[in-house]
Amino acid sequence: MDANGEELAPAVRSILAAARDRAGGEERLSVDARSFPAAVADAEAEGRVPVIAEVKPTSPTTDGRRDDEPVDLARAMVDGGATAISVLTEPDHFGGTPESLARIREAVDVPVLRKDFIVQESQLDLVASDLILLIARFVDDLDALVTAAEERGFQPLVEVHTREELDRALEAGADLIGVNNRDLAQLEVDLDTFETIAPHVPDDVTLIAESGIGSAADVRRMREAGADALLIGSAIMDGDVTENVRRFTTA
Ligand SMILES: O=P(O)(O)OC[C@@H](O)[C@@H](O)c1c[nH]c2ccccc12
Repeated sequence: MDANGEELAPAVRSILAAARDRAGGEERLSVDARSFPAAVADAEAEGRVPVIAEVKPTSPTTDGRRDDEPVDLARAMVDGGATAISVLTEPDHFGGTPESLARIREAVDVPVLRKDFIVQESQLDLVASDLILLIARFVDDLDALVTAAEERGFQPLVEVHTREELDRALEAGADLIGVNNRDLAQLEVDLDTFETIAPHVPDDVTLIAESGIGSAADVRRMREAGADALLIGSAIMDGDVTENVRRFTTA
């Protein structure tokens, strides 16, 4: 059981057990982050839908894995108009590495999000990124981690799935919030999740719809429900990455 009192999917329990044992960085980082809200505003000004495209070699809900050079994938995503790049750094279940994130961040000039299961402060120091994901469900002291991330210069993106988690994110002072349409207990996706939670998010928060977006119609649906940006992984990783991103940025 987790803090929500709900049984987690076996894959997620295994991810969390691995995350608790994973070492952090040796030294406290100080990052000079590329602004995500500014990147979103630029995309809007140029008539592109703001999309965070995710480099996700595999996942517990994906068949097979994609072993393309991560830097090539990220460049191809930027060519398709991606506003930011998300990079999985979780090694055991998503095929990610901190090194690929570091190389991608060197190679592109858009903001880069580190996607991992951070459960303690020292894990923030593993690799520099512009944005860093904090999953409300898995973090006990969210205020402390949000503050620790901001002190290092990161823009924390706090991920929520319920109203209660949204309230915790707001109390922790998050100004970038992602609503994950995938339930981490069952790993099922339901786009209603975003539609249910979005009306309760204050306007000054940059709001991101995460997971399960597979078509231009899904993009329009999430935008109508109030998404400032979309985080899309599987539907971009499957096939021609540039074409896939373009399909979403022009939706
Ligand atoms: O592949 P999708 O359904 O487009 O989803 C992307 C992203 O939202 C998903 O990878 C994700 C959202 N939150 C996470 C937390 C950890 C790992 C992965 C995730």
